[in-house]
Amino acid sequence: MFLTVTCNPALDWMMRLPAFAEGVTNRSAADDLSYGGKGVNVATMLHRFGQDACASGFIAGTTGTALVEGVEAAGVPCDFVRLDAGQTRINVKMKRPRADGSLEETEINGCGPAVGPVAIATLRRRIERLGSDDCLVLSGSLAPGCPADLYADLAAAAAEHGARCVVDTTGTALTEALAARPFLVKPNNHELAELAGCDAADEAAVVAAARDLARAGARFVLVSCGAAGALLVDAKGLIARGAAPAGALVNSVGAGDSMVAGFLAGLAGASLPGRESLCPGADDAVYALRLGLAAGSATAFSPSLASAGQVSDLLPVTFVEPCN
Ligand SMILES: O=P(O)(O)OC[C@@]1(O)O[C@H](CO)[C@@H](O)[C@@H]1O
Repeated sequence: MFLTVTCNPALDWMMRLPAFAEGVTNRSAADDLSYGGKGVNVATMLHRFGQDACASGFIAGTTGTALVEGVEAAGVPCDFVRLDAGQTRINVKMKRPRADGSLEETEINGCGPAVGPVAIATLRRRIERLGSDDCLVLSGSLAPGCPADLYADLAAAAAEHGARCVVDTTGTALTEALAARPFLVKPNNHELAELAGCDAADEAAVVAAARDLARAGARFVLVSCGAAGALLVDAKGLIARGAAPAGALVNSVGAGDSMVAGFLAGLAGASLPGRESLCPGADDAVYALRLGLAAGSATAFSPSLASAGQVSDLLPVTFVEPCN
């Protein structure tokens, strides 16, 4: 079973604006609600790939209730810890066409409710129930009140019980979690460049920075590079390079989370149509990268998280080049 933890989940309120100006009332042309936060998105996509996934983390107030109802209505079981005060945040995602026809995306993410030690201890006890068949996915920013080493601590608790752990976060929350030897971390090329002080467009430097994360404890480092695709790196270096299929960006929210879910589902053996003919005898990690790339791109080309069918449709035009 995959247990995803989102410390600060969100109702994602998507607005399409014909135009936007500061300091005046702007009106949207269309709105849509999604149930988000990175781990929630990962659990939703894993469920679409037929995997056993449960969404956990912290919720609060009526927005928290709405989030759980929405996620469960989509068929994803939830096991959130309810906070005594506050409201689960609402993140506003604004999309507006630029003069050249491309899409401008602006996000305003709320700060979210404060999480105290009692709630953290409750979550930790749930993680201590995981076993060697399970995988813990820790995704997204930490909520107010969470210690910077929370992911490191939860990852260590999972490891003590034999569960695999995936960490998708940034900064010190990511580097501290490496001590628990996570199975996978998924920085993007810009986050890696910031950590290493290099240029995000310099593939060799990004691979070296990713290899350093692997040498510091991560089994695999999956580097998402936006429209340029993704790189899969381990302690020896570049394993495979994948090119994202061509398509028009409709929504980048959840694209990275879809990539994580596709990669994990690929390794777990999710067989979308065409696996055998596309990757005869392919190494599992290479197929997983391909499924991850197709999933990330399918979400980027759809108004919200992609369906398994949309991911399947992109697999034949998603190319991965093994590098060792
Ligand atoms: O504020 P965080 O935790 O960094 O990111 C939260 C968020 O932007 O990430 C998801 C997309 O990856 C959205 O569903 C959500 O609103």
